[in-house]
Amino acid sequence: MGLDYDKVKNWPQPLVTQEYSERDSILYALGLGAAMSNPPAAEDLRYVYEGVAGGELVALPTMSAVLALPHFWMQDPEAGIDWQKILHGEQFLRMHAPMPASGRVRSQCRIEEIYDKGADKGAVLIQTRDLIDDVTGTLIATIGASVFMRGNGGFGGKSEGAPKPHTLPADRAPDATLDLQTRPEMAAIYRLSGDYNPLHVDGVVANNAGFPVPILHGMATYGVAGRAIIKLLCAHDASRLRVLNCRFANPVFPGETIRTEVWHQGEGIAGFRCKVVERDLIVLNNGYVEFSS
Ligand SMILES: CCCCCCC[C@@H](O)CC(=O)SCCNC(=O)CCNC(=O)[C@H](O)C(C)(C)COP(=O)(O)OP(=O)(O)OC[C@H]1O[C@@H](n2cnc3c(N)ncnc32)[C@H](O)[C@@H]1OP(=O)(O)O
Repeated sequence: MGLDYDKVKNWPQPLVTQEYSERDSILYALGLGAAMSNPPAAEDLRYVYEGVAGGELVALPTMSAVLALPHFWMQDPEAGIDWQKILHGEQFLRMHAPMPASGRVRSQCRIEEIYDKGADKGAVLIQTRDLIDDVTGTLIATIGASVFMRGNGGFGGKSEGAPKPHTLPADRAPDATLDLQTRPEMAAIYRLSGDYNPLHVDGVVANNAGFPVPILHGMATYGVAGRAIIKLLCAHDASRLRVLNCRFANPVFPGETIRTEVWHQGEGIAGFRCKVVERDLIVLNNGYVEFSS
């Protein structure tokens, strides 16, 4: 299917405002497998328990990427997007301020560009948005994503110019690794944070999309990676995470173990990737992290 570049590039994007509570922040963390032991590990308790001793509930920074999202406009037949074939290609996040555990936020998407990777590959749409605290006006995060539209390549657009994937060291083993288990019901919990795509819960829809069972949301895998990075590089302090970018390489099935591997690449800079241990398969690649000390 071709693509009407001007129509999609200029698709009207609404200003979205969302109120959220501590309960939403806890649900988001549970959807990423925080608190999978009884009692929850001390460093995870702050994400799931509002009464945590000596502190207050902390929202995971990656939650900024799921708040104040517009309605899934790519499903609109007028857009001419073969939406059943789209995949989340990349995620970019820059935190400007700690994520409040409750509040009201606003955001408006910008379609930055659409690249044509050819009729046999697809089109890559890059979008960006700022997440702003609607009460104080504070800029919390800048969030970007690339959407890989497998059915819309060959529309005659430019191929070059998309952000280059970060290069990981090929000549040395990772400096640190961490395995985090996911649970079979994790996608069913994660979807309550706002992505209701049936692909992640309905076996028939998953079969029709070519998968044996429902897959984990790409953004849930990303959130698990974020948890691992905060443990490995930020001494469990979520407010130290500044940037978390990566490419989605393969889907994860709920229940699998996600191994995050990190390489130090400078002061406050690291590269990372994630593998599914059971299938020895890279699921997130070209990861790039900035963190403060
Ligand atoms: C916020 C809005 C989100 C909206 C999404 C909503 C849907 C969600 O609900 C559903 C999901 O969550 S899907 C789950 C998460 N995503 C995935 O699992 C995708 C996994 N990746 C793939 O399948 C392939 O990498 C694939 C198919 C992406 C690419 O593989 P190939 O076709 O083999 O591509 P390749 O030949 O390697 O490269 C062709 C050109 O594309 C660029 N590229 C490759 N992988 C990319 C990726 N992941 N993201 C962006 N660009 C990518 C390459 O650089 C190459 O370009 P160039 O020729 O210029 O170098």
